[in-house]
Amino acid sequence: MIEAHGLTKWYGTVPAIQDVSFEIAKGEVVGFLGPNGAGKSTTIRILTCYMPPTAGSAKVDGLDCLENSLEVRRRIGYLPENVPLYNEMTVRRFLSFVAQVKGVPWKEVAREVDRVIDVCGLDGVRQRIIGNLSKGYRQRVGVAQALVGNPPVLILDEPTIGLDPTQILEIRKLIQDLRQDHTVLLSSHILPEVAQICQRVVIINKGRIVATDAPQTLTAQLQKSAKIHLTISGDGAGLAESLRRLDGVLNVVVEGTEPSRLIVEADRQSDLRPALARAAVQHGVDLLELKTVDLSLEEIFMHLVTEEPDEESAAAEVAQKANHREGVKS
Ligand SMILES: Nc1ncnc2c1ncn2[C@@H]1O[C@H](COP(=O)(O)OP(=O)(O)OP(=O)(O)O)[C@@H](O)[C@H]1O
Repeated sequence: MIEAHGLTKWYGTVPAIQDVSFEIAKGEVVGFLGPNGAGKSTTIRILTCYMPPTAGSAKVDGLDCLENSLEVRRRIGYLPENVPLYNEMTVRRFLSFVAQVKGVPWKEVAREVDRVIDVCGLDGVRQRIIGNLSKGYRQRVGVAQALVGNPPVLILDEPTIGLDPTQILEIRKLIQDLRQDHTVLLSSHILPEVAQICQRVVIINKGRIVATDAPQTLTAQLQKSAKIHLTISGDGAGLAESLRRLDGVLNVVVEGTEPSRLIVEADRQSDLRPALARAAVQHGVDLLELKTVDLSLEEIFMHLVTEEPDEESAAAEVAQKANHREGVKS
């Protein structure tokens, strides 16, 4: 439904994104994740036809963003980071206005406005002036304007930024409900949010895609060893000694004494949990808990965005910048 192929954008001599490629299938909810300045907004601006790429191409529903810009825009509901609302209008008036601008047939405007008001839980504030609404409700109005016309694709740029915790939960719930009928690309730098809402993440750092996968798959790829936590009553030093002698155990760290937690690092080839449980029983300790601990999305993210580039790619980047400068001069 969304295809980005080799997207590159230079702002003067600044390479905002380079060779960005990813695809999003119909009905997927994908998180677009990256630290500040990584290139999320730039990519989104290209996908929403706000500006052209310097190189590469983007398609939405099979339509090229440059050649069929109007048709592409009809298929996208866009919630920008700073939602453009008319503060002096009522919610209902504003959404009717958006429906007209989006070309909803005149006779269907009222029904369409009622539909999005209902989906976004705006019924109680439909006659309120937008400027007097709380930030959470203003954000809902932002989502509602994106939904007007029922576009198949929703692109939401930092939809929960600046909201309080209750409002964040409400907007997340709203997005989760929308995924039944829409393909959603959600940009965020809030990791738990992406982990909760999205089936897949595209991670961008310094203008380049560094990973595209389900959070669980990324964990498996990046986690070279398995981590297993055992909680036992009493001191864990003796048991730790026994565990260290087991085949496949790479390291054991003991935390606390009563109860103790043993953090076992093991190779990923085999599931060591049964052997660890048996060892605990043979050692005569009470095993209170035994669980495998995966990397959190936050750990994956930090791993990906803090990795030093290898010398070859760093050199290639310097050369590319130099070439571009030459190109700008000539
Ligand atoms: N109009 C512009 N002129 C020059 N440089 C720009 C412009 N817009 C963005 N940049 C630069 O391009 C890079 C990518 O910016 P972009 O806004 O796409 O990142 P982002 O991931 O959306 O960041 P944030 O989360 O902070 O909004 C940054 O280095 C930024 O400073």
